[in-house]
Amino acid sequence: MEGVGEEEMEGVDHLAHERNKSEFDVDAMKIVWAGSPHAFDVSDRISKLVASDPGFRKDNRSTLSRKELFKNTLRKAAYAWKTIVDLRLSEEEAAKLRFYVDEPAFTDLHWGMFIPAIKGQGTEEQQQKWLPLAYKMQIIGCYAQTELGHGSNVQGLETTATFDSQTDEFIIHSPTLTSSKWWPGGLGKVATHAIAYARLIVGGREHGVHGFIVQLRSLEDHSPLLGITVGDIGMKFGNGAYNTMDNGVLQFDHVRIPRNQMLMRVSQVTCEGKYKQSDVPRQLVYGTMVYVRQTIVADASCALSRAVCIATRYSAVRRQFGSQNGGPETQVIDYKTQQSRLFPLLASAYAFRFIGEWLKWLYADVTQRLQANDFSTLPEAHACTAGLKSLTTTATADGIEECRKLCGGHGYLCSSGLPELFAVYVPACTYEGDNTVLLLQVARFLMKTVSQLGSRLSSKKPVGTIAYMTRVEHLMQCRCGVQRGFAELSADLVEAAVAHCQLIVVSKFIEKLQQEIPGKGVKQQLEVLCNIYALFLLHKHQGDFLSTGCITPKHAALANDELRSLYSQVRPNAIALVDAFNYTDHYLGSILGCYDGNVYPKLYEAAWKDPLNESVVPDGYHLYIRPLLKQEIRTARL
Ligand SMILES: CCCCCCCC/C=C\CCCCCCCCCCCCCCCC(=O)SCCNC(=O)CCNC(=O)[C@H](O)C(C)(C)COP(=O)(O)OP(=O)(O)OC[C@H]1O[C@@H](n2cnc3c(N)ncnc32)[C@H](O)[C@@H]1OP(=O)(O)O
Ligand SMILES: Cc1cc2nc3c(=O)[nH]c(=O)nc-3n(C[C@H](O)[C@H](O)[C@H](O)COP(=O)(O)OP(=O)(O)OC[C@H]3O[C@@H](n4cnc5c(N)ncnc54)[C@H](O)[C@@H]3O)c2cc1C
Repeated sequence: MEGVGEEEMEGVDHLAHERNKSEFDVDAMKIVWAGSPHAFDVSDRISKLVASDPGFRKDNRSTLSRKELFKNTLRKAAYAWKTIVDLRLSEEEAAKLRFYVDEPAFTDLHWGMFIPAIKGQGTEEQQQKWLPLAYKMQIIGCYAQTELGHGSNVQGLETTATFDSQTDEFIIHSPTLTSSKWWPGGLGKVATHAIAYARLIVGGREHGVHGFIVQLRSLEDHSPLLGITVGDIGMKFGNGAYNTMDNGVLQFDHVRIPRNQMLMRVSQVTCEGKYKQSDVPRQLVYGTMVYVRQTIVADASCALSRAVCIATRYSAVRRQFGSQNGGPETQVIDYKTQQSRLFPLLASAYAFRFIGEWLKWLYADVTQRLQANDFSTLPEAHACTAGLKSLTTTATADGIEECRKLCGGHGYLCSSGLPELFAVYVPACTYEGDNTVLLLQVARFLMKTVSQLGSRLSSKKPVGTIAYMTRVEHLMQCRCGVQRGFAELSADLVEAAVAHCQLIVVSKFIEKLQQEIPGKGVKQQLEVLCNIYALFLLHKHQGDFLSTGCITPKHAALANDELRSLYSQVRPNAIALVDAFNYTDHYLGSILGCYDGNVYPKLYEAAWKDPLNESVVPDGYHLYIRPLLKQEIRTARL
């Protein structure tokens, strides 16, 4: 490395003056962010453990070939598992370890979908048989629902599971090219088993889509079993990024499985070939998706806060224009335009944190009710998880890209951490339900509620997140006709669904502030952020608010003034508010976002480490550059 003094590299906190400005107790805010003192302790401990272990190094991902990258992920997963077993980590600690290792892998689908699907849709007997194997990772599972021809329309899946009463087996078959399973994570190269979704056919009659446990690969030599064709679907968006995952393709050629490998909590097939439905609603077959959507909402605040942390720290380091009498230029964080782009994202990170907490509570509540055969809150839980998954992932993906732009040119470098973060994050807008398709589900739920308002046939009053509907008088006039015109109005209904979800986010943020929040100045900072979140929405959608007469132009102008004043209140606390996320430099994976703000020497040093700089004269000089310079290009063999 050339030209950088040692003293510039080590030990100086370039953001110390920013940290000294803060007006609140950062340690107390760290606990609010983590959720509790216990959660903070676990998160802090495990993040340091991962950061200090060279086995979890991740700074070379963007330069590895796909094969090297994938093998490295296999190594890390095995190493993570060994760490979990050797240190006897609890489930909570293991989940944190996965989080800080920060690399999508087949293990996500095994723990995040395969196991939950067996738990949610399997009978007691099935759980007893399969879960111990899965918990010890003696089998590795994936979730094989999506096909080449259908993902969103689950009822349109084509794979068949035909019951053969002679042998007491199901025959799983892919009748067409479009019925090939396509996308499941972990399927391509690793999973030994899948929960495969297929149309159930018993005695020539179809009974819709059900889940089946199907073994794919030998537990001895990993070769595909008879009738199974399986492989990886190929490179995905971005270098590194989600390419650590083996998303797969799978075809079944009349694969036979025992009858007891159909997940039978919701409905059963007897050995005589009788199809029986339990009392539980058929939608429970979709239960795993509700669970995962809830975890995706919790994860959105992590991804957004990470990007915001990078952009905020760098905005305090970066200076452009405004030098007076040869003094330093202005920190870009002091520009009102920078603040008006950055601080609403900071507020969103906190808002999503609290909505994630609330959704976790809602999910636990609905799970408890389901166990007691109370299915009354299932539609609301579906609407909330679907809608909030859509809202938070869209805002987070857009927010990460905005943070990249907030970092100017350097944000485009892989060493900023932002390109990879974006590439890993953006499929969250598609997987586990395309965001528009999910909003249409919320719209359907809202319209159903509207159509029941005031109906003499329905004694049900809207409660929970839709309780406000009884107070919105003009909804009563919309009652008729909306159901009839749903498809025609769907673009507007999707906007209504987003507004409904935003209302939930804002109200839950306000509810959070009604709780006791210890720590000097902590509550005040959260109040500022909550107001920014709400007023920014009002500002962004002021056309809708004005045209519906909800606010006057004077209100709109006041909101704008207030926003400017709130940005000024955040400014001295901005660095401390992102410090409260308590992210290690390892986890952030960003030179621009490093804790000490010592950005330039680190950028300079990293550039020299790029593989392209291993030689001064590049490979290919003699073949392609020299002939060009010497005007020999016409005779050269290219
Ligand atoms: C290297 C490091 C290693 C470290 C290792 C460490 C070791 C690890 C240790 C511990 C780690 C722990 C890690 C855990 C990590 C977890 C992370 C998890 C990450 C997962 C990543 C995600 C990957 C993505 C996976 C997928 O994408 S799976 C496929 C998802 N597919 C979809 O979402 C499809 C979307 N479509 C649908 O959901 C539906 O089909 C539809 C669109 C809703 C259906 O519409 P349609 O109108 O056709 O509906 P019908 O079928 O007719 O149903 C109608 C009625 O049902 C209601 N409904 C619909 N859905 C639901 C539902 N889900 N719940 C309840 N009700 C539902 C609907 O509203 C209708 O009701 P009605 O009253 O109007 O009739
Ligand atoms: C990285 C990644 C990982 C994945 N992992 C898994 C996995 O582990 N297991 C698994 O089973 N699947 C997995 N999937 C598949 C994923 O769940 C689907 O891709 C997703 O549900 C979207 O479905 P689709 O691809 O069919 O999109 P489509 O439905 O084809 O969407 C295409 C477009 O059509 C629009 N559209 C569709 N239907 C409607 C409608 N009714 N009204 C209006 N617009 C509509 C959508 O909004 C979108 O703009 C994964 C996908 C990705 C990208």
